[in-house]
Amino acid sequence: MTEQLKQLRDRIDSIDSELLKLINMRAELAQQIGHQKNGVTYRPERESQVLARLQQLNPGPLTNEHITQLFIEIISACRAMEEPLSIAYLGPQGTFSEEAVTKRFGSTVAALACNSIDDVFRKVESGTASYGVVPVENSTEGAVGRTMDLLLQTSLTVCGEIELPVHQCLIAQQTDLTVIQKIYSHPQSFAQCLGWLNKHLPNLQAIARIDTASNADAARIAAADKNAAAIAGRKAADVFGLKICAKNIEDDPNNTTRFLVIGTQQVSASGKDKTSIVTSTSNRPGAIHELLAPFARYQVSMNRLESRPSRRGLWEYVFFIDIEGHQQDENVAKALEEIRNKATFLKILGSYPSA
Ligand SMILES: O=C(O)C(=O)C[C@]1(C(=O)O)C=C[C@@H](O)C=C1
Repeated sequence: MTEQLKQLRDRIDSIDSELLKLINMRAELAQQIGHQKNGVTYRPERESQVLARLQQLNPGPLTNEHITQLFIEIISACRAMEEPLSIAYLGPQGTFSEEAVTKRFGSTVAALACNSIDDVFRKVESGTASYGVVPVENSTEGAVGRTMDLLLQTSLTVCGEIELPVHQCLIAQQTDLTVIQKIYSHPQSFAQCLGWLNKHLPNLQAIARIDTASNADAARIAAADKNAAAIAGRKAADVFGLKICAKNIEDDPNNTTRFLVIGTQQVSASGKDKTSIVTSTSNRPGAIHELLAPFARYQVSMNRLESRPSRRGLWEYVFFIDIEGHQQDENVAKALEEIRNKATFLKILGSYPSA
């Protein structure tokens, strides 16, 4: 070892000793905060403020993404000193939903893989899990109907959102594409990669495309068949010991899935929030225009408007709407009050920090 290398490593060692002390001091403070709280440990609004502040302060050379990832893990460990959280998600292990859990909560949580979106809701409703993470929309494929239907029925609230860039890979036991006779994947993932499959796979006509309940299931099946491949994320390849034949095969490089965090708490304002509601109105000309007019009047921006059959009558719909701002912000509160007076139905799903 050169003298220069030794000196640099000595400096890293002394910085690490400082960091170790400081991180443990931080954990002790979080524990003290934990003792002062009655009830809810997880405070999404505070975590979002902590991360936003660090991003503003960050002098580099580490990117804001690096800093965010590091601090999510630090917060995750500090939070666990206050109370261990369990997070239900759409399993099995290796799905994008699991990645979304880690992206928001870090690694120091118990992640509970569920068989279905219904099961995620049930686990949180019954108190078996502290929170749930469910997919709600994909930038290519649109809304996840089952999540929206369950949001309409549940007593749970929306406590957060997670945006996860979805990068699909073709994975198999080996990287020789000519031996592949079958490809397994979730229908949404097939749809996201159609262009790539058509362009890059030799013998495409002879290859069977088989739908599975999840990408991770597809990877599990491909791990047991040398003539099979799966479309799934990098994580599924790791979990099932498969090789990556091609990466980033999604047709839209900005392909992103949005997930919601569901729980039982009303989240306080962070200063940069969103509110999700479900509403409906009578079926007559101009009714929707009138219903939504208060948003324009009180300068409330609408980020999303999605209709779903109400399941209460033929051709009757409910509208899922995301707006900017917290339900306690004055303009949002006034707009929602007026809408409540006009709507045949209004449910406020929750306010939460914007992703
Ligand atoms: O500020 C708090 O309420 C804390 O408990 C501390 C802390 C953190 O580590 O920064 C941990 C958990 C909460 O979700 C928010 C923040």
